[in-house]
Amino acid sequence: MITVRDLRVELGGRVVLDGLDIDLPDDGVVAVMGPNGSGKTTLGRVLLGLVPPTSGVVDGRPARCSAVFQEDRLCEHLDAVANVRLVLPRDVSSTSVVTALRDLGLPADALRRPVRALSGGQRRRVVIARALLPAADLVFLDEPLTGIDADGREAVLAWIAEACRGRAVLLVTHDRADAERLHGDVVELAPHHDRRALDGVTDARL
Ligand SMILES: Nc1ncnc2c1ncn2[C@@H]1O[C@H](COP(=O)(O)OP(=O)(O)OP(=O)(O)O)[C@@H](O)[C@H]1O
Repeated sequence: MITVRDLRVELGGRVVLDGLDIDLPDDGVVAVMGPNGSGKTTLGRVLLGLVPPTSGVVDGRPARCSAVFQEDRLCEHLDAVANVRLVLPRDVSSTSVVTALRDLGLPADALRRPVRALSGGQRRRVVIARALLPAADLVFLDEPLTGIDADGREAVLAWIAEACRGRAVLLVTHDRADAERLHGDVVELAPHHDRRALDGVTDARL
C-alpha cells in the first residue's frame, strides 16, 4: 500500500496540493478527477518521486515505476516497436511487443515506421505499451486515452485493465466511465481557485 498523508505541495509560490490523504493499494486503481489545474499531474509526479512534497508523508513508494505522461515523450526517429523495446530487458522478444501493439489497435503498417510519422492516436498506443509492458509496480497514467478514437477505446481500455492487474495504478481522467471501466476508486481534487496564494495576494489580484 502506498500511503499519502497530509500532502502539501507548493510550486512557483502557490499552494498546489494541501492536506491531501490518499491510499493507493498495491493491486488496484485509484482514479483522480478534478478541474484543470487542481493538481492531478502534480500528485502523480510526487508519487513518481519527480516532485518533492513541501510537507506531509508519502510511504511505501516502490522502486519500479512507469508512466504515461500527458505528453508522449517518444523517441521520434525510432519506430513503434523500438520505442517500447528501449524500456524492456534485451531478452524480451519483439514478437511480444508486436502482439501488444496489435492488441492495442495499432495497424500492422504502423509498427515499423518512425513514430514521428504516426497519428496522435497511434502514438498514444505506443506510449501505453511502453508504460505497461515493463515490470513496474507503480504506474501513473495521466489521461492515457487522449486521442484514441471512439471505436478503439474499448480495446485499449480492456488492454490497460489486464495490464494493470497486480499493480498500484494512479489514473488521471476527466471521464468517469474510464475510471469505472478500470474499477478505479475515484478521488476528487478541489478546484485550484479554492487555494491560497502563498504570498497573501488574493487570487482575484493575480
Ligand atoms: N513547475 C511548476 N511551477 C509552478 N506552478 C506549477 C508547476 N507545475 C504545475 N504548476 C501549477 O500547479 C497547478 C496544478 O497543475 P497540475 O498540472 O498538477 O494540474 P492538473 O490537475 O493535472 O491539470 P490538467 O487537468 O490541466 O492537466 C496549476 O495551477 C499549475 O499552473
